Amino acid sequence: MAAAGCGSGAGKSLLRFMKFVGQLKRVPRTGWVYRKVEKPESVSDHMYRMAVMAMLTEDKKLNKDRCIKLALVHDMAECIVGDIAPADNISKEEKHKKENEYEHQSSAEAKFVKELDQCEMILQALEYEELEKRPGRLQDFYDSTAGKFKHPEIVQLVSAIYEERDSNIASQGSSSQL
Ligand SMILES: Nc1nc2c(ncn2[C@H]2C[C@H](O)[C@@H](COP(=O)(O)O)O2)c(=O)[nH]1
Ligand SMILES: [Mn+2]
Repeated sequence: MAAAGCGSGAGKSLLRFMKFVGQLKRVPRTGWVYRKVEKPESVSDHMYRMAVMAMLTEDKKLNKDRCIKLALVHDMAECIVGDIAPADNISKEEKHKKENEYEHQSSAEAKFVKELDQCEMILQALEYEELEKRPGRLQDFYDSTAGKFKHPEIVQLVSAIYEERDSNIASQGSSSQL
C-alpha cells in the first residue's frame, strides 16, 4: 500500500480501486435474490468465506497463497458484469468471457477454488434453510452441484453439510407428523 501522502496520483488510483472493490459489498448474490431469501449475502461475503476456507487447506500440493488470492478475486468482475446466475440464461461462453481467467480452470488451485465456490454456496444454502426454518427449500443448489466435489478436504466438508441438512429435513418430517 502506498504510504499516505506520497504521489497523489497513486493515492487517487488506489482510492478509485478501493471504491470499485467496495461495490462488491453492495452486490447481493443473485441466486438468493431470485429465491427471495431475506437479507441475501453480498458477493464479497461469499468471497470472504471462500478465502477463509482456502486458508485452512492442508493440501501441500496446492499453492495456498494463490488459492486465497483466487478466492478473493474470482467474482470481482461482478461489480461490472453483475452476479450472473443460471436462471439468467447467459451461456457459459458468455459468462466466462465476462469473468475470464479463473473460469478456464487451468491450474490445480483454480480447480480447488472452483470447488470451494460451490461448497461455500451449498453451505450458505444450508444456513438460509436453518435461518428460515425451512429445511429442503433450496434443493436446486444441491442438485446443480451434486457429484462436482473431488478434492478430499472439500468432500469431507460437503459430507458434513449434507449430514446436517438431511438431519434437519428428517427432523422436520418427524415433527410435522406430531
Ligand atoms: N438458484 C440457483 N442459483 C445458483 C445456482 N448455482 C449458482 N447460482 C447462483 C449463485 C450466484 O448468485 C450466481 C453465480 O454464482 P458464481 O459463484 O458462479 O458466480 O448464481 C443454482 O444451482 N441455483
Ligand atoms: Mn463465486
